Amino acid sequence: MLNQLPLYASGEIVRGFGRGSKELGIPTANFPLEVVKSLPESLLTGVYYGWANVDSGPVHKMVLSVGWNPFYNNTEKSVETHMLHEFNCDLYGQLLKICIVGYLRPEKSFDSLEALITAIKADIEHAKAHLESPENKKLQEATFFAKNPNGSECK
Ligand SMILES: Cc1cc2nc3c(=O)[nH]c(=O)nc-3n(C[C@H](O)[C@H](O)[C@H](O)COP(=O)(O)O)c2cc1C
Ligand SMILES: Nc1ncnc2c1ncn2[C@@H]1O[C@H](COP(=O)(O)OP(=O)(O)O)[C@@H](O)[C@H]1O
Ligand SMILES: [Mg+2]
Repeated sequence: MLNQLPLYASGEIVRGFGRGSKELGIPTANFPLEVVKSLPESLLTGVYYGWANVDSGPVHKMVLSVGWNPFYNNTEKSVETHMLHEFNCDLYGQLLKICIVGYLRPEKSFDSLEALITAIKADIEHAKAHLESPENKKLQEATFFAKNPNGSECK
């Protein structure tokens, strides 16, 4: 499992259930089902950390959720990226590129929404720390992200 990382993926940002920002206060940029299906089946469901950019903009730290969101019992598998950056716009329709760097934990159900939010906040702190290692920081510069000095996420 671990030897398939880092894993690169990209696709358009589409709409999910709208829960990330409204219920959790943690927006996630969702990939379309074709992208979800194109990822290797051997990629375990769960929570990951890595790097991401939107429309060739700056490369941000991210946390990623892969699976059926057991707290909500989704019927479709989803792959959702929360970037550790404040955007002043929405990103629907733009191109999201991600580099999945490491695995944090399996997806779980929780007794309350607060417990899910607390777990995600802990994931974010773990991601920030792991991505500071020199080996992981190098991946932020990957040519895959095709950074454009004039590229911006908010049009
Ligand atoms: C870092 C991270 C960890 C997550 N962990 C879980 C989890 O353990 N269980 C779960 O049911 N959902 C988990 N989620 C998924 C959220 O439930 C999901 O992002 C939220 O419902 C928003 O979905 P939406 O994009 O369809 O609005 C996680 C999301 C992120 C970003
Ligand atoms: N830091 C961020 N990381 C990811 N998406 C963000 C971020 N800030 C704003 N967004 C926007 O919020 C949307 C995600 O919010 P969310 O409530 O999860 O909606 P949806 O259910 O449609 O995915 C993204 O598609 C993007 O347009
Ligand atoms: Mg989302």
